[in-house]
Amino acid sequence: MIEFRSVSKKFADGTLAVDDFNLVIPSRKTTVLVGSSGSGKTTLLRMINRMVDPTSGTVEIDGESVLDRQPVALRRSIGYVMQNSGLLPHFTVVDNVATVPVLNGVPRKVARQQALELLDTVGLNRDIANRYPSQLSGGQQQRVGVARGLAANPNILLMDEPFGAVDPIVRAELQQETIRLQRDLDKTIVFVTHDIDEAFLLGDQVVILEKGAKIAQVGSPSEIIENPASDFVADFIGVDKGKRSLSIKHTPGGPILVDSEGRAAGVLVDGEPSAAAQGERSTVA
Ligand SMILES: Nc1ncnc2c1ncn2[C@@H]1O[C@H](COP(=O)(O)OP(=O)(O)OP(=O)(O)O)[C@@H](O)[C@H]1O
Repeated sequence: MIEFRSVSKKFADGTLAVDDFNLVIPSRKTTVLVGSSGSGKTTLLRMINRMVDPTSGTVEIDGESVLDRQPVALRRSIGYVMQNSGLLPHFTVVDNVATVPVLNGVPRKVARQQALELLDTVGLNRDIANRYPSQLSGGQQQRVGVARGLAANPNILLMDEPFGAVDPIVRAELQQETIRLQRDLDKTIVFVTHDIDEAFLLGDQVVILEKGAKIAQVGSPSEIIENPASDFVADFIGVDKGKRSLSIKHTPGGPILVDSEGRAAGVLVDGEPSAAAQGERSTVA
């Protein structure tokens, strides 16, 4: 469990990025911090691994303040995946993934073998192991970034807009991969995005932030969609624009769900499916 207790961060130029922030992040779940640019998401994430220290308040991991931990050792024990992958350009893929374990004292040969296994874990072919990052697609680079984040087998994985720079199709693949990884590896994931759809897709717990990291609402996706806490939240998640309203359209093939634009969103499972639809039930996409 990660806990923020009355955490504030004022930068040297006077910017109050985080103002008295309190949050419990449960273990082995995905918590998504979502908010517009400048709301303080990255600052919050970086306070977990001491890339940024708070001006006041504490961040605790399993009851121990991170301020009592040595920053470099702490950073190496927590996975970190950032936008544009953050790979070292002059290192091959396998060496990029093996870097942190080697720094932690794992023999290079062992670390490289584990790195190859991690390429399998994130759905990459081992053929790319000896390529340099510039020889990979954006999606492959991000997968290598995830493999690198997992390399020290951390309990906690911090992901800062990791899929912000890839095209929508690759992004959707990487999102599904993240859901699979979380299911298989059981990590505590803290994920930053400005995309509410990504937040609802990935988050067990979603934290909607306003400027100064003020919490507008925290809850599961369904709690937030069913009961937005304020006009700000309703606007942010698109309720007021009808973006999330689905309705039933009766067709000769049976009832289907359509979105506010009239696009098919899926088949209603517990509705009143016709004989034609009964053979081919599916959930809403
Ligand atoms: N090192 C710094 N010095 C001064 N101000 C900073 C520093 N880092 C961040 N800030 C400011 O703190 C506020 C929060 O920044 P932060 O990067 O945490 O927001 P964010 O929600 O992650 O934004 P984005 O989505 O654009 O990355 C912003 O106003 C930003 O300009």
